[in-house]
Amino acid sequence: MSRSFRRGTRISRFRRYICGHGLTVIMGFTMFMLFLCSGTLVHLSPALPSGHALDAADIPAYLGVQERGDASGSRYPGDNSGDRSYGSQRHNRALQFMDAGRFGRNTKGETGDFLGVVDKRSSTGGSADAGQPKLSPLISNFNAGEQNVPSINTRTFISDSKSDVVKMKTDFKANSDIEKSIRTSQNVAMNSSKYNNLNSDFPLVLRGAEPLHNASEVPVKRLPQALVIGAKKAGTRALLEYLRLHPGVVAAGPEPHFFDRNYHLGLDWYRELMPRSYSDQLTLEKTPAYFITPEVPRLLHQMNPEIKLLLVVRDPVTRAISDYVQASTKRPLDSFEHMALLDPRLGLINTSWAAIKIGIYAKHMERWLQVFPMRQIHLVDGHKLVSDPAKEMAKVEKFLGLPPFIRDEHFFLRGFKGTFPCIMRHGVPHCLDEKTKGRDHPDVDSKVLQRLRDFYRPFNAKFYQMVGHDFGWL
Ligand SMILES: Nc1ncnc2c1ncn2[C@@H]1O[C@H](COP(=O)(O)OS(=O)(=O)O)[C@@H](OP(=O)(O)O)[C@H]1O
Repeated sequence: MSRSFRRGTRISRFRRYICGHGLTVIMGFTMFMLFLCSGTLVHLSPALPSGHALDAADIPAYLGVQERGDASGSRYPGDNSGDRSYGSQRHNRALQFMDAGRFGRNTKGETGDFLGVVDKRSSTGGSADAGQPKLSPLISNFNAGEQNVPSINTRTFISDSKSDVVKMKTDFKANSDIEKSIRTSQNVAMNSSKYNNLNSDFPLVLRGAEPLHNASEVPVKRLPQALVIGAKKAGTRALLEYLRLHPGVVAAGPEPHFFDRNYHLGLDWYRELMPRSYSDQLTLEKTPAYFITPEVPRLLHQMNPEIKLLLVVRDPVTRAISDYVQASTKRPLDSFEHMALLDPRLGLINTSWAAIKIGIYAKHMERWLQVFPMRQIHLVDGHKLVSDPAKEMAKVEKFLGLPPFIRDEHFFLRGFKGTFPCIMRHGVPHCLDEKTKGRDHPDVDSKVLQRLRDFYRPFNAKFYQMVGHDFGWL
C-alpha cells in the first residue's frame, strides 16, 4: 500500500470519526435545544402542608413565575368580570380550597382560567393509565364569552397523587392544534388536549379534591336553581359577584327579567341566557324586580317548586335614598324630601312612589310566603354584606349547600372609596362599577328621615316577625 493511500485512508477515517461524533454532538445539542424549546415543562412543586390554603394571589410567587402585564398597563388583561355574561366554568363543589392561579394569554390577548382536580379515587379501567389518579377535567376558559371554551380532554393524568400543585409551562404555537405530551419529573404525565392560539405560561393549580361530576361531562346551560330576587338597591349585585367567587356557582351577568317582563319568551329563551355549568354547579341569576312583582312567586314555583331564593334587604330608608340617587342620574328629579312627602306640613308619606313602596318589605314578603316556605328563602343583610362580607357569605354558602370557600382574603377595601369591599377573583382585583354602585347620597332633612323611619317601623316589625330575624333598623 502506498503511503499516500494509507494517509488518504487515515484522513477519511478521521473524517468519518469527526463526522460521526460531530453528528452525535450536533444531534445531542439539537435534542437538548428541542427539549428546552419544546416549551413544555412540567414539574411538581413541593406539596403544600396539608390543610394549607394557597391564595390565588400567592400562586405565582409560590410557583416562582412572573405575572404578565398587558399593553393597557393592567396586570390582568382580559378580565371578563363585571355586569356582562360570565363564561367562567370554574367548577366542582368538592374542591373547597382550590383556586385558579395566574393564567396565560393566547395570541388574541385573551386570558383564561385553568383548573384541574385530582380525583384520587378514580382510575381509568382498562386503559393504559389505569390506576393513575385522574386529573379531571382540565378546564380552560379562554376569553370573553363562552363561545371559545376549548374542548376538554379528559385523557389527562398525573402520576403523583401527593402533589398539590403542578407547574406547567407551555408555549404552543399560534394557530396550530398541538398534541403535547407533558412529562413530569415523575416521568408520567398528561396528554394535553388541543389548544388553539395558545401562547401561555400558566401554573396549573391542583388540590386533592373529588369532582362530583363525571370527568367526561360537557358543561351545558341550565335553568337557575337559585335566584337573587331583590331587593333593588340593597346589594344584589354585590351578592351575585361575591357568589361568583365560588367554584360551585355560575351566574348570568345581566338581569334577565324573565318572570316579570320576558315570561312570554319561554323557558328555552331563559335558559339560553345562562352560562354553561357542570351538574355539580349551581346556576344563578339576579333580578331585583322579582321581589315586588306580584305574579312572580307563582310563575317561579311553576318552573321549580324547590328553587332557593336569596333576598338582600337593607334599611328601607337608606334603600329609598339609594333608589332616588339612581333615578336622578336618569332624569332630573325634585329633592328627595319633596318626593318622599305628599304634604310636608302633615308629614304624609308618598306611598305611591316606587322608592318608598319597595321598602315595605312585609307587604312583598307576604306574597312570597304564600307560595314558598321560609326554609327556601334566605335573607341577606345588605349592611353586613358591606361590613363583614365573608361572614355574611358563609351563611349564604350554607343555605345553598355549597362547601365553605369564600373567605376574608377574597375581599379588600382598597381602591373603591375605601368603604365598599372589592374582591379578588382568580387573583384579579375587581370592584363594582363606581358609576352605579356606592354613589354618594344627599343629606336628607332629619325631620323627613325621622318621618320615614316612623312610617316604616310597623312594617319592619312585621317583616322581622315573618322572617324570624330582627335587622335592627331604627
Ligand atoms: N362591594 C360593594 N360595592 C359597591 N356597592 C355595594 C357593595 N356592597 C354593597 N353595595 C351596595 O349595593 C347597593 C346597590 O344595590 P344593588 O346592587 O342591589 O342595586 S341594583 O338594584 O342592582 O341597582 C349600593 O347602593 P348605593 O350605595 O346607594 O349605591 C351599595 O350600597
